[in-house]
Amino acid sequence: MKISILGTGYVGAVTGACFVEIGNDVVFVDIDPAKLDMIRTGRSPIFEPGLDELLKKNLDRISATTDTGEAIRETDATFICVGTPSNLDGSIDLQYIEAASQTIGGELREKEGWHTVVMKSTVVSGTTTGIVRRRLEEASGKEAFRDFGLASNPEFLKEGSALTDVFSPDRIVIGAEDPRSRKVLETLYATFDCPKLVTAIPVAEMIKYVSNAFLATKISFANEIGNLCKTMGLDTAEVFAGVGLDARINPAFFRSGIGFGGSCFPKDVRALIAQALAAGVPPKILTSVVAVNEDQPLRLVTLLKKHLPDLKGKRIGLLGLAFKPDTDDIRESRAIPITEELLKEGASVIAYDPLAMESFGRLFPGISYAASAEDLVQVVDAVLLTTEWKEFETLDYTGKLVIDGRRVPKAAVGSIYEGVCW
Ligand SMILES: NC(=O)c1ccc[n+]([C@@H]2O[C@H](COP(=O)([O-])OP(=O)(O)OC[C@H]3O[C@@H](n4cnc5c(N)ncnc54)[C@H](O)[C@@H]3O)[C@@H](O)[C@H]2O)c1
Ligand SMILES: O=c1ccn([C@@H]2O[C@H](COP(=O)(O)OP(=O)(O)O[C@H]3O[C@H](CO)[C@@H](O)[C@H](O)[C@H]3O)[C@@H](O)[C@H]2O)c(=O)[nH]1
Repeated sequence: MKISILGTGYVGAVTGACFVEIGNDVVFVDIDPAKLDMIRTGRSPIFEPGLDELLKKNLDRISATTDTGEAIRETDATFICVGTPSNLDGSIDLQYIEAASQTIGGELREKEGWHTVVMKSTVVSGTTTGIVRRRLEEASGKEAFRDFGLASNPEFLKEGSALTDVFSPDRIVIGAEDPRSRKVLETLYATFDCPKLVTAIPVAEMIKYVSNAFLATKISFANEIGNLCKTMGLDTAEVFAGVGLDARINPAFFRSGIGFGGSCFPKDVRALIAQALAAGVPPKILTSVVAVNEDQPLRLVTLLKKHLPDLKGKRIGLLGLAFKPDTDDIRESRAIPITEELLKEGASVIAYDPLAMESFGRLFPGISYAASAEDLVQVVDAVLLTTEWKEFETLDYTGKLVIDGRRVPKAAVGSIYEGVCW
């Protein structure tokens, strides 16, 4: 199959590379020519383990262009993978989705023959059959499901393990309402050995939000219980190991700490809350999930102040800036509110991350950045562990005050050590 990918960011780059690997031809499209230049030379525009190798290996079946028209003409299906950030009130900002739909629609006007448009971006339920369908039909003068295909195929990959997640998914969700679009997606995923759920398009969209909201809820729940366990001197991880053995519960996503960051959970939970509020169903659980998540990183600073009551002029080291290990992504990283709080307290912040210092430096140009984790540990008065990078497990923390937000137990050896909720 010939596939175009509109939006060559985290999801677009990974999805496109995986579609090529399973035998398709892929045209990557983006409004940012720099990302496409990288793709053309087999380099990923984002850091994701294994992605460069996959792109290089299949370069003969990859092309890249800023011209959406060319991409639509040359392919059978277009996957929309543009960003869906938050508006100030937390609701979903559909500006990129609308612009992309408008452009695709304009190009469909000229195209003869069937073309399927697939929504891979995370959009609130009703978006694809609502505003996206309207924009496509207005701009093309054609009718969805009759003259062109329209479907939803939400993505469940995690950054840092994206390739494994895409090649070995727990399930594939296909939101399809016309037989031809359904056939396109079923053919594309024919070789995948996992449950494939075919639903109405708004159901597929909702499955994505509810999955993320539930996982975020597990984390905030673990953090709330973790905060209590800490006051009782109990090891939270041990408690959740026992809880997770119940097959109805399962052990995943119970790691307590400084909360969830990243480009998805925070914005998707906010968007679902906004949708629920707009529908007149105020969501009490989800509102608490966000509230717990906002408090959790600040608990790290509170704990630090238990040992160092006055942070003015103190050199505080931040180990980990990415929102999780194995990514360079700092979107909604918990290191951001922690840095802001430390600066408010007058601390002198020194940070280190193996991959994310450049982007963090654009956000916080005024703090210092260490050349290595070892250098940082040597010069600071206290270390805050904010991302559980593997290399932080083997550092020598002897004699240091260490406040751990991500449970790096080896940091407890030879130091004054406190875990945020253990
Ligand atoms: N990052 C993840 O782990 C992940 C996982 C699953 C789902 N999602 C969802 O996938 C979507 C994309 O997320 P992302 O993290 O890849 O975003 P991103 O910001 O990394 O990438 C989006 C890309 O789209 C490009 N773009 C914007 N408008 C365009 C247009 N009109 N035409 C062509 N390109 C355009 C941007 O330049 C950018 O390169 C979001 O809805 C997100 O919620 C993300
Ligand atoms: O037990 C846990 C698990 C995760 N986290 C934090 O939660 C955030 C998100 O982690 P993770 O889910 O591993 O990464 P993402 O790449 O954000 O992936 C989530 O968001 C994607 C975008 O929607 C979805 O596709 C994935 O299924 C979903 O896991 C990170 O800050 C983690 O540190 C915890 O605090 N405790």
